[in-house]
Amino acid sequence: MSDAALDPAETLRVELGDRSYDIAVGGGLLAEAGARMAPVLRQKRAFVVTDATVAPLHLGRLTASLDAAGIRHDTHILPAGEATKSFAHLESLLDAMLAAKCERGTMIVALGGGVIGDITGFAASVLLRGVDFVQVPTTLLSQVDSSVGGKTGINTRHGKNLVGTFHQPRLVLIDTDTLTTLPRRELLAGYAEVVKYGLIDSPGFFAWLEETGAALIDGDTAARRRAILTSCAAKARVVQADEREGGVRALLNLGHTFGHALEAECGYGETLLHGEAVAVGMLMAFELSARMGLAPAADVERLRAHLAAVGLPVVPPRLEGRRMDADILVSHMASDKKVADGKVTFVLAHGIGRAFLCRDVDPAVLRGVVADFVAAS
Ligand SMILES: NC(=O)c1ccc[n+]([C@@H]2O[C@H](COP(=O)([O-])OP(=O)(O)OC[C@H]3O[C@@H](n4cnc5c(N)ncnc54)[C@H](O)[C@@H]3O)[C@@H](O)[C@H]2O)c1
Ligand SMILES: O=C(O)C(=O)C[C@@H](O)[C@H](O)[C@H](O)COP(=O)(O)O
Ligand SMILES: [Zn+2]
Repeated sequence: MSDAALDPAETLRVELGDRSYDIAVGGGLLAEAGARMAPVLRQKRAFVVTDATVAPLHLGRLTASLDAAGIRHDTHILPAGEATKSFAHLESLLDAMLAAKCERGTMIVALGGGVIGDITGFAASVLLRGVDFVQVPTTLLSQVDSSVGGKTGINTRHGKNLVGTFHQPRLVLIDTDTLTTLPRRELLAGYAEVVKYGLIDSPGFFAWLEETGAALIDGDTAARRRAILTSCAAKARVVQADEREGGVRALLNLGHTFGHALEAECGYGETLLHGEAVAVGMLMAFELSARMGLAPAADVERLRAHLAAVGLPVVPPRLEGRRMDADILVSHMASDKKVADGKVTFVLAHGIGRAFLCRDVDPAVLRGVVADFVAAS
C-alpha cells in the first residue's frame, strides 16, 4: 500500500530568492509528477534522464503522469552506478539532449539516485547555457541529501566531484514509495547521510536515530518519512544560509574529506558506495577530533556502535585482499575542494551534534588516524 493513503504529501520550501523551490515528500508522488511539475514548466515538454536499473522499476509511472498532464517527453537511460559520473557520459547525455532538440524552455527531469541527479543537474546547467531541471530522487541518499541544494558534477581522474556547478532544481519530488525497491545496501548507504545531520548540529535527532534507525532501515515508512523531512529541512537551512559553500555549508561535508579519498582509492565502483565511504569518514573525523583533545572518546564509541549496529562499515575496505596505503589516502585529501592556500579545511566535532570547521590539523595526528583505520581493515 502507498503511504499516501496514510498521510498526504508534505512540502518544504528552500528559500533562495528567485531560485527558491519546493520539496514535496509523500507516497505515490510519481503518479502526480506531471501535475506537480506543471506550475514550474516553461513549455509542456520534458527530457527525462534515468538509469538502467531505475527505468524498468519507476520510469513508466513518471512518463504516464507526464502523458496525463499533456507534457511531451523524451527519455535517456544511462548505465547505473558511480562510474556514470564521467566526462564520457556527460558528453553522451548532452549529445542526446541536443539530438532531441531540447529548447531553453524544456524541463530536464532527473529520475534516480545521486548519480543521475548530479550528472543530469550538471548537464542541465550547461545545456544551451542553462535550462531548468527537476529532481525526482529514488534512493534514500538522494531523498535526504543530493536532490536538495544544487550541487551538480562528475568525478575526474583527479578526484571526486571536481568538475561541476551550483544549479538549483526548480522542484524536488520525493516519492517515498520508490524506496520499496531499493536494495538494503543502498538504503544503508543513504542512512549514513541521515546520521550526518544528527552529528552536525542535532544531538536529539542522533538519539532518535539510535532508537529508530534499525526500524527505519527495515521499512518503517513513518520513520523514513520523518527522517527524510528532518534531513531535507536541515539541508535547506544550511543551503539557504550559504548556497555556494563560502562557510557554513562546508559542515555538510562532515566525513567527506576522508570518504572521498577512500572512494578515489576504490576507483568509484561497487567496492565502496558513497554513503559507506561517508560512514567510515565520519568516524575518522570523530576519531581525529578525539585525538586532538577536542571531542570525548565516548562520543566516538557511540558513533562507532550506532554505525556498526545498523550494518554500516566502520573501517575501510580491502582492495583485492590488500590494505589501502595510508599515505596515498592522505595524498588524495590534497584534492579536496575545501583546500585553501594548500591547506585542507577539516570538518571536526566537539561531540555528537557539535561539528565545526578546523584548519589546524596536525599532519602527524591525521596520518596516525588514517594508518590506524587502515590497519584495522
Ligand atoms: N549533489 C549533492 O549534494 C550530493 C549529496 C550526496 C551525494 N551525492 C552524490 O550522490 C551519489 C550517490 O547517490 P546514490 O547513493 O543515490 O547512488 P546511485 O545514484 O548510484 O544509486 C544507487 C543504486 O541504486 C539504484 N537505484 C536507484 N533508485 C532505486 C530504486 N528506487 N530501486 C532500486 N534501485 C534503485 C541505482 O540504479 C544505483 O545502482 C554519489 O555520486 C555522491 O557523490 C551528491
Ligand atoms: O550539499 C553539500 O554541500 C554536501 O556537501 C553534501 C554531500 O553529502 C555531498 O556528497 C556533496 O556532493 C559533496 O560535495 P563536494 O563539494 O565535497 O564534492
Ligand atoms: Zn555525501
